[in-house]
Amino acid sequence: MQVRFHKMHGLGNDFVVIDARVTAPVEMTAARARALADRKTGVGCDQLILLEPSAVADARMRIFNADGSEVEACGNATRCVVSLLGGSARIETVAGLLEGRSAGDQVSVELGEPRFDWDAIPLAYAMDTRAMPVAWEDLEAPMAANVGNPHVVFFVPETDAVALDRLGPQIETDPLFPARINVNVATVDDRANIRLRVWERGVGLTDACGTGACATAVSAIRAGLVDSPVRVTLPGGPLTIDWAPGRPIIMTGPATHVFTAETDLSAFGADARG
Ligand SMILES: N[C@H](CCC[C@H](N)C(=O)O)C(=O)O
Repeated sequence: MQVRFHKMHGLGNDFVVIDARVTAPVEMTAARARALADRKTGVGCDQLILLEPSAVADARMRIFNADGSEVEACGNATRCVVSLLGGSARIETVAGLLEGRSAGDQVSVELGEPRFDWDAIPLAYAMDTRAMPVAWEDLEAPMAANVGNPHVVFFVPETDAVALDRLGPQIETDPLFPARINVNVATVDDRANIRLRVWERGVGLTDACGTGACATAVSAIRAGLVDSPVRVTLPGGPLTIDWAPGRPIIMTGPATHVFTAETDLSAFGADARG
């Protein structure tokens, strides 16, 4: 089955976007998503994004990590889809209805309200998500937030000094996190600036993570470490996050379209029908 796809990215966090709203339904399995995301034998991306018709929004957005896991939210991809849909769109996701609009070369997306209760992250047992009594080597006392997807956030003196390639996978798959977890390691430079590196659930180290920037910013605001809006600078560049308790998160940043191409989907993983 020939399908058209768009290669896009948000600060280097890259996506293959298949718009199946006007084509025949596209069967997406974990195996097919993994095959498409593979940077050696597939098209190559951090997440595979599938757009489907929606009864309540301009599109329903499904998100598949490079390991094939389907997940609830993806901030950078949401900005890319808003841009792809003409710069103003309502998008239905597992995590809820998201609104986005472009302004110049930036796209702002409203991501709903964060949740902080241990069982909303989720964690395997009750604990205070403002200073969790856990540690992995010298990464200790993290915070946690669910911004549609689950995040743990470590604030450290120097994020670039952390062996995140080694500690990320250990934390991601720790039994404390029944749904696994995105791992954020952040340094607060001043009340308006945070630097952040992310080990993403189901992907690994990425150039940027929109939901990671949101989870980190709301955790820092909640702890009184920064003001709002705050600039979160990732290896791929900066995002601006605006939030206050009782309000939805607003994330603003770029969305880049690289190219559009076609591929034969039957070359990637078997249909669920085998
Ligand atoms: N790896 C994340 C999904 C993508 C998040 C990131 N790409 C973003 O921009 O939010 C998860 O499993 O929840």
